[in-house]
Amino acid sequence: MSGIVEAAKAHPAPEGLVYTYGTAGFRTKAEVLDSVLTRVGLVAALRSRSLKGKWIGVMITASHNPPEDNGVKLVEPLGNMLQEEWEVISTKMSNKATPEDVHEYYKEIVAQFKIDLESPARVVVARDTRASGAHLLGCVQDGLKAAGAEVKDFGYFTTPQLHYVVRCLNTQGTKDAYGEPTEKGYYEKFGAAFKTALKGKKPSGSLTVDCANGVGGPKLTELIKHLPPKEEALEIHVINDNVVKPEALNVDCGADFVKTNQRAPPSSKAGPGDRCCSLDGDADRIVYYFKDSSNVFRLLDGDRIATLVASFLGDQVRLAGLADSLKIGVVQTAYANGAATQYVIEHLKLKVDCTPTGVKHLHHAAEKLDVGVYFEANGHGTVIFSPDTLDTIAKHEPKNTGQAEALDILRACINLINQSVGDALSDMLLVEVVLAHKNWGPQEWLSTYTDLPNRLLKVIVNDRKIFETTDAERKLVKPEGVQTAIDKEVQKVRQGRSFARASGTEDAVRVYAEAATKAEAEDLARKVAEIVKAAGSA
Ligand SMILES: CC(=O)N[C@H]1[C@@H](OP(=O)(O)O)O[C@H](CO)[C@@H](O)[C@@H]1O
Ligand SMILES: [Mg+2]
Repeated sequence: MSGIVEAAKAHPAPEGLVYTYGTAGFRTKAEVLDSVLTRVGLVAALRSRSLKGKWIGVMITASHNPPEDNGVKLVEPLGNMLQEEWEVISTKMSNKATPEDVHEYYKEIVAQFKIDLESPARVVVARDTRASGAHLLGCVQDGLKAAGAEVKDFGYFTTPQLHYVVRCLNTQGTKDAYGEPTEKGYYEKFGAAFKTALKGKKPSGSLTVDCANGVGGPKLTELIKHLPPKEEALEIHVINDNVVKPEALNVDCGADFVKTNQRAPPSSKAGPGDRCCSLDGDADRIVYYFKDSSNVFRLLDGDRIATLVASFLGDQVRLAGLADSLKIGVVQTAYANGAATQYVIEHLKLKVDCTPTGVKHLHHAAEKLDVGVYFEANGHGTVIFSPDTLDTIAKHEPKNTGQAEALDILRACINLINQSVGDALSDMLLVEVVLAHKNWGPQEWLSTYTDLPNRLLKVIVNDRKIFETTDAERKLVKPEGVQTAIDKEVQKVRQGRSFARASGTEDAVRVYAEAATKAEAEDLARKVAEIVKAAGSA
């Protein structure tokens, strides 16, 4: 075990920095991450041993952050996000001051979980295309080697590809086998499911995909080789796929740029009515958009994907004769547009749950449903089917050809949807399947409901931790009196809704407001931001 002291010595922690395993792992400037990566290697090995040698994933990425940042997240055996207890352990380990402290804490974890150090530790690693990735991979490897872990390095991967192979490795040879644990296996599985789910239908027009100059570019190019030829199915134009210039990552492109700025990347040449989508830097998030006939930019975000998919799956479940046995639900966060929530409840007649921000919360809520469709407004999300639902769909005997067809489509959709985690490439194929079946272009999709005008603001305060929330982050319990002041402002505008919460990834309080008109939404957001600012500087 002295190797552990040596590894920690080789990558000392910078003085005065405090690291936190946040909503999406550790994420900050790449130059201060060496020590964190080595320690994450140690923790990953222990997590695997605590689960009797199940494969654990380590993904080196900072998603939509600027090129000079990087980060790391751990993945559980079925491809889920790391358990909260281990997030706390990872945070503690990363903040140990000396190599000896690291070693001591390592032994503490071993004792706490009664870990057998002779048992195998198995870890899968992968990274996005950031320039700092290779060096940081070396730091993780040093930690893994010191802990005696068996390592599979998949090189460049999208985040969802890593989740996929972790799940495949841990389910191989069981009744829950998820697929071949290789990159090729990923393309083959999703490519074949796409073809089956389309059932000969062809999406109208072409699709332009902005890959944020990240790892999604080369991976989409590979995936296309496994899709039916464009003459028969989907014609895809790949843009912003330059990974040779890592400094271009997420710059003026990508899902975050599009969602935040509410406009297409300047590099996009798409004309009115052309369907476009943007991935983020690690391809676990996607938004659609197009220019309407008046050349106005129109966003089709995560809420739109959720409503589109929920409506389609609802139809197929009904057509297959399964409406009485399966209930579909939609999981959103407070950032979902009020019009989307209303559409799901009143038009689709489906149940809506609201959870705190962060994919893990949505995923957990969706796991409680037969079919759980979950998306954050910014485009993170997927659909999950419970084990009982999978069983019901597998065993169902169709009574006529209509039922048989719907059942085929449902089964293909189950294979097309990456159930381990939200996956931009898999979500994209799913959206294309739904649009093809509905024979819809982006305008028809947009016409399902009208978004309430809204505004998202960031407020910098002295200490954002004083802002404590309840009711899935929709109400502040502290500082006292702030919620009452917000409520007062909300009542002054038509269809008003507003909330404030501390961000889990940035040092700021986010304020969201929506109302019947753009002016009212903007005004409400500004007023609530003032209330927050005043309370935060007291
Ligand atoms: C309003 C918003 O978009 N918040 C984002 C952002 O979380 P915050 O806790 O709001 O900083 O980053 C998370 C991780 O990527 C993502 O899950 C979430 O949706
Ligand atoms: Mg991402």
